[in-house]
Amino acid sequence: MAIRNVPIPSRQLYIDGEWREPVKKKRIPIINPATEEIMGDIPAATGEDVDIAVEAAQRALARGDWGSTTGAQRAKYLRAIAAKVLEKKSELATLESLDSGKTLLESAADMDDVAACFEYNADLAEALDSKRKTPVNLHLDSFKTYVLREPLGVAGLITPWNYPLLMATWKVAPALAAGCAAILKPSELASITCLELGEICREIGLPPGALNILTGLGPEAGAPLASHPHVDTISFTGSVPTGIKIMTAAAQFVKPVTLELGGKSPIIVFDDIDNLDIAVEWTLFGCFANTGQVCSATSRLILQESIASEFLNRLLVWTKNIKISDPLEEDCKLGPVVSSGQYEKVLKFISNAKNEGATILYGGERPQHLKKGYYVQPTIITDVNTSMEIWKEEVFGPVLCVKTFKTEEEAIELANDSKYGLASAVMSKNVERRERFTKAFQTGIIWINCSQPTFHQLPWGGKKRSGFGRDLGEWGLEKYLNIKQVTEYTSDEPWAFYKAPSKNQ
Ligand SMILES: NC(=O)c1ccc[n+]([C@@H]2O[C@H](COP(=O)([O-])OP(=O)(O)OC[C@H]3O[C@@H](n4cnc5c(N)ncnc54)[C@H](O)[C@@H]3O)[C@@H](O)[C@H]2O)c1
Ligand SMILES: C[N+](C)(C)CCCC=O
Ligand code: NA
Repeated sequence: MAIRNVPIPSRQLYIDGEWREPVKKKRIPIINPATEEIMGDIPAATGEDVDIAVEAAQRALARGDWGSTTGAQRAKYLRAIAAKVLEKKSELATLESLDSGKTLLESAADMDDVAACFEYNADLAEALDSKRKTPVNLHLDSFKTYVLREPLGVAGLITPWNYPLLMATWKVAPALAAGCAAILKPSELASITCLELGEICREIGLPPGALNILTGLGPEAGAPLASHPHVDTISFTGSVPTGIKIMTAAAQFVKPVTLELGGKSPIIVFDDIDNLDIAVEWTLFGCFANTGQVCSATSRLILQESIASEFLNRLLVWTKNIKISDPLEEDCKLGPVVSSGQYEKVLKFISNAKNEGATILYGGERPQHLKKGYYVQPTIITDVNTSMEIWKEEVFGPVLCVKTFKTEEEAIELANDSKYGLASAVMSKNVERRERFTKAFQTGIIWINCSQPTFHQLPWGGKKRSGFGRDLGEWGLEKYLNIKQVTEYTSDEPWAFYKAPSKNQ
C-alpha cells in the first residue's frame, strides 16, 4: 500500500482555519531517520504565533458555529475527520514512516487507530448531549439543583514524536468532542502528519479556530502555550523533565494539567505459562514494537529462574528473526530510532550498562547491513542489578534488560522497584496469582498474558513519575469539561437567617 515517494507537503501554521506564515518566518528541517537526509521543513512558531492562535480559539468559542454547538453537531465534524483520515490512509502512513522511522505496518495501524479514536469520541460527543444538564434530587422542596457539563475553554495540547498523529488524536478528538477550542503543539521531530490534520480540518470545514496547529520547538512554541494566561488547560504527553516544566508554568495560573510521561515498565513471566513461544513473542512486542519508542514499553523482563535459560534461548532465536530495514520495506519490523540525538542516547545507555558490569546478550550496535540511518539492533541485556542505570531509567529504544526471580514476593518487589508507574504485564496461567499481581502492581495499566494492546475505550495513564490524569475512554474527555453546579431556591418563603426589619425601620 506504500506510496513510496509521497511528496512532503510544504505547510504553514494552521491558525483560524487557514495557513499562516509564522510571525518570525522561521522553519525547521525535516530529517528522514532512515536516510539522514533533509526532506523538507516545517514552520517554527514562537510566542507571537501562540498569542494569535489563542485569540482565534477564543473567537471560535464565542462564535455560534463552534461555541454553541451540540455534541451531535460536533460529532459530525469528528466523523468527517475520521473518514478523511481513512481516505488518505496510505499517504498519511507513508508520511508518518518517512518522518518518524516507524515501520509502514505500524504507521498504517496508527492511521486506523486515529480514525477509530475520532469515531469513538464522536460517540462520546453525542452521549454528552443527554448528560449536559443532569438534575440532582436533594429531596428538598425549597431547592432545585442540577449539574452542567460545559467545555472548559481553550485547551493546549503538547505531544511527542513516537506516535505523532495518534498521540495528537488522543487529545484533539476528546477536546473537540467536549466543545473546547484547541491548540496542538506536536513534536518538532515529527510534525508532518499533524500538519496534514490541519489540511483535513480545512477540507471538512471545521469552524475556524476550533483547532489550531502550531509546529515548533518546545521552549519557543510549547512553553508560551503552557504559560499563556488564556489557555485554560494543558494536556501533555512527553518526558518527565518537560512535564515538570509544564506543570511549573501552569501552576503560575493555577491551570489544570494532565501529564502522560515516561515509564520503565516490567513484564513478569512465570514458569506456569502454557506456551513459551507465545510469551516470548509478547515479550519482544512489548519492548521492540515501534523500535522500543513506546512510553509503556515493557523494557524490564522479570523472568522466573526455572525457565530462564530456555526462555532466553528462545528469545534470542526470535530476536534474530526480526527484520531490520528501511521502514517502508515490506515486512520491516524494526526501523531506525527517530533522530541522531535519540540514536546517541540509546547507544550511551547500552555502553553505560556494559561499563556498569551488565552483559550484552544480543545486539547493542548498529546493524552491519545498514550504513546510514539511526538504526540500533534489538538489544537484550542480562546480569543486571537494581542499582544500574539500565534497570532504572527509560531508554526509549529497542533495549530489554532482564532479571530473574524465584518467588512471587521477589517478582512483585522487582516489578514495583521503579520511580515510574505507567504499565505492568504478567504472564501466568494461574488466575489467583494474576489477581494478586493486578492488585499489587503500582501502575495505571495492567496487561495480563500480553503487552501493549490498547483500546480507546479504556483509560490510559499512570501514577508516580509517569504522571497523572487519563487519556482515552470517557476519562479522556472529562478533563476538557467544566463541571458547573446550579442551585435554585424555589420556595416563596423568606430565608429567615436575619431578623427581618420592622415595617417602619
Ligand atoms: N505516557 C504516555 O502516554 C507517553 C506517550 C508517548 C511518549 N511519552 C514519553 O515522551 C518521551 C519522549 O517524547 P519526547 O522526546 O517528544 O518528549 P519531550 O518532553 O522532549 O517533548 C514532548 C513535547 O514537549 C515539547 N516541549 C519540550 N520542551 C518544552 C517546554 N519547555 N515547554 C513546553 N513544551 C515543551 C516538545 O516540543 C514536544 O512537543 C518519553 O519519555 C516517553 O516515555 C509518554
Ligand atoms: C500502546 N500504544 C498503542 C502503542 C500506544 C503507546 C502510547 C505511548 O507511547
Ligand atoms: Na523527522
